[in-house]
Amino acid sequence: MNTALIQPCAERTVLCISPKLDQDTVDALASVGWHVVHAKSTQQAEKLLERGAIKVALIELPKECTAQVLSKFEACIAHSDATWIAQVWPGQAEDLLMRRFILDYCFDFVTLPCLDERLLFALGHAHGLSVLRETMSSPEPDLGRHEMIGQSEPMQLLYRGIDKCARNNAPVFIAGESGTGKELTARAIHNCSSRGRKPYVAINCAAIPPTLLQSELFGHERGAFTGALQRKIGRIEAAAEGTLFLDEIGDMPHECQAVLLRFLQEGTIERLGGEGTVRVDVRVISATHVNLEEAVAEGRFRADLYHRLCVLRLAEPPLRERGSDIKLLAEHALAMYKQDGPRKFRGFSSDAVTAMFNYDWPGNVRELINCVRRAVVMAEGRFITAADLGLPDAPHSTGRTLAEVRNEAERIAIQQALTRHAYSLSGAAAELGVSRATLYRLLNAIGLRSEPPAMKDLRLLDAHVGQNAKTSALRCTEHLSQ
Ligand SMILES: Nc1ncnc2c1ncn2[C@@H]1O[C@H](COP(=O)(O)OP(=O)(O)OP(=O)(O)O)[C@@H](O)[C@H]1O
Repeated sequence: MNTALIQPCAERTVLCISPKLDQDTVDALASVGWHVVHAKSTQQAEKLLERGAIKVALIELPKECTAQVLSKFEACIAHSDATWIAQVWPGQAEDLLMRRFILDYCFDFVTLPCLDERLLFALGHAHGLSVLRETMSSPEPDLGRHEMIGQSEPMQLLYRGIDKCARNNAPVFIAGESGTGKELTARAIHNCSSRGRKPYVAINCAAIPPTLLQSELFGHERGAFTGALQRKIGRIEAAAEGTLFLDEIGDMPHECQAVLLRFLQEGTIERLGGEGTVRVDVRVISATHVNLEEAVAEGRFRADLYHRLCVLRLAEPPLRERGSDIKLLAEHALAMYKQDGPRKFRGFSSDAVTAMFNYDWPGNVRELINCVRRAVVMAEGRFITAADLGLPDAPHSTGRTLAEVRNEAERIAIQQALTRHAYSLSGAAAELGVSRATLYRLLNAIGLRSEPPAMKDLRLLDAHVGQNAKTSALRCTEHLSQ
């Protein structure tokens, strides 16, 4: 069949990869509305698939199908968005390599010769699935803002904070655990501010040796120190009219803190070995993952510098508090790195999603992205599993039935009423709005004692009903047994 004569159309086109296509198959498929496009080789198939209109493809596995042939098919499938159906010869599906290929790359398989309802059903189903997948994967308009992914409430709060900070010129301090996106936030503030077209200069105060940090920030004149062969402009001057992002400010050495404070107060710098001062207009954004208030309290960070830097303050939410953003970010990471993997991934298995939601993510977004990136390389199936991500199994559900919750609430209410009434059955029953007999029956049913606990039990009791229980029990004068 001449592929050039049959143009793929957007609707119900099936690509058949086989050495030879019989006319009966073409006619039968055409009679139920399928356009058939034929490719004799994977190269021809790839060209047809590039046009993008083909949603379903039928691949005939040769009778003598080697691992090399299969890997050519795999490469072809991995670069297409079509849904694939394999046509196998009797007995072929028993072969381990074939089985793996079918399971990993195909939606379904049919055994040759096959021109019956089974094939039509599989094709129809595959087409429906492709359409469904297309609508699901169409780009979502608002996965986040400011080039950040996240729709959760804490992220919305952050976006609003970025907008407000961008409209102002005061120094901003960004607090947050490592890997939460502080650098992205700093960039977003700069980009949205009136300084957006001016330089944005970032410096990681923890990554530069303390002895060099000052000259790195303020620059130096020629001959300022041994090795200073020529004048060097510092990062502050480099950021003139723009924004300077001081990352890991909590690790800035004390002597450098003093010079930075002077710059923030006066708006001027002095290059090392220089004679005069230079006025520089720079907006400062700083961030750190350490607790800066604690550092101030412990004398590791100057309080006056802290107040200069923290005029405006944003808090980066930890990933574990971002709810379903975890899945959005994982999908974003998969989209970024899926080309690195040997196969075309369909997404995350449900156990992977559960494990992601149950994990604490101490390294936050950075850890999540790295985790997905590693899984893309190591995964062996078409879905990334919790094991591929290297995440611990989700803990078994600790959910309780409604009856259990109700019983527990009842037990606590009765225990508290008893202690409030110094173990007077009449008093507790009156407070709870039940008869004395009913309360007695309830006590038996839930296994509560009808007398004050012994001293040794008081500590246990505290855990349930608080300190009141202890004092009331000690004051007890009227026993239930009376
Ligand atoms: N909301 C987000 N959407 C997409 N990518 C994100 C998001 N938050 C963070 N990232 C990515 O996570 C990684 C870490 O982000 P970033 O360097 O901004 O974190 P950080 O808080 O500054 O970390 P550190 O405290 O270690 O310097 C980067 O690759 C960044 O692109």
